[in-house]
Amino acid sequence: MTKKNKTLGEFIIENQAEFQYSSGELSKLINAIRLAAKVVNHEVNKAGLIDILGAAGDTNVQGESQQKLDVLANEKFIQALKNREIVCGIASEEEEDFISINSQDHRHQNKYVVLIDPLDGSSNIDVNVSVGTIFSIYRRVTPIGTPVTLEDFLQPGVNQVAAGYIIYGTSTMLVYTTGHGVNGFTLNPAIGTFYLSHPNMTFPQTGKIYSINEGNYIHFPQGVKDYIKYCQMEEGDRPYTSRYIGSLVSDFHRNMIKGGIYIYPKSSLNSDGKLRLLYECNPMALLAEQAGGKASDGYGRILEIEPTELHQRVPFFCGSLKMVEKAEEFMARYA
Ligand SMILES: O=P(O)(O)OC[C@H]1O[C@](O)(COP(=O)(O)O)[C@@H](O)[C@@H]1O
Repeated sequence: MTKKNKTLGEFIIENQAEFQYSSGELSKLINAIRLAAKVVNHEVNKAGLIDILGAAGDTNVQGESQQKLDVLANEKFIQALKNREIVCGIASEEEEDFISINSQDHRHQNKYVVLIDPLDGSSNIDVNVSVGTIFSIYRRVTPIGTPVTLEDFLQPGVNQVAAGYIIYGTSTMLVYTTGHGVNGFTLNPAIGTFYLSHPNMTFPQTGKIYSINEGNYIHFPQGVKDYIKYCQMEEGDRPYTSRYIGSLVSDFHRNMIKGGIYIYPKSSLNSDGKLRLLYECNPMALLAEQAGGKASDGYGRILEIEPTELHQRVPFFCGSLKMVEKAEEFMARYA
């Protein structure tokens, strides 16, 4: 059993052997993310006091109005990852194209690509509701010594070497996996250190919480409508409770601790749903599976989807195993 309260740094060193590639590389990657997380956390915490709330005035590749904190978080994570001599490319929700990074010796020796959603739950920034950062890490597939290409980013989720999120909530936590279970670390803001507070996080097999934006109900596929009705029926351990924060990271985190399901389906408004496969669904799907939960597009495993575009969207059903299986049963009726 992993002992609580060791620092993130100690945990990384103790678990290096688990990382399938050379030891120091994982530390450098997670340390870069840890550093950026602390900087962004600092800005998020004082957001109401400085001119960092509201729109930045531009729109991103998704056609969404960029919030000032979106832009700041994007800059801080890119900066932290760029200067570590380990990342050869970064893709971000806030960047149209991927960013290529050469090693200092100009011989393209860096081995990893990182995909990030710098600030998830943007609609909640100005109203002081918890938001997050999501990251996904792959080993490049094109030869070392050559510039990174789109192919290095368009890998199926099963190839992820690490994935995680930072939640800027009542406390700030970093939760991640390298394919050996899921561990959560809480930031002690007084000394700026992350401590292991949630070892071996697991999804309860089932739960009593469903998270979906029911405001879009009339636009949902019949399978989703039927599943929502199923959750609301007075029968057995139901009705379930509806909880929807509107920040994927926060809804996922709560459901992983208490048991629940998060659904962002396709609809007549969004034919592929809203969430982005590469830097929202794949990392959360790896965490879910590593924590004994499940993640699908309503029919098949998210992690086996072959990506075709950097910002492609997919329907997302994620959470406690038995709840996702039940939702898939309803979807299968109309497949
Ligand atoms: O407001 P909606 O349509 O319910 O969407 C909310 C969902 O979109 C997200 O905010 C993702 O979009 P952003 O990364 O742009 O914030 C999720 O965190 C959240 O679950």
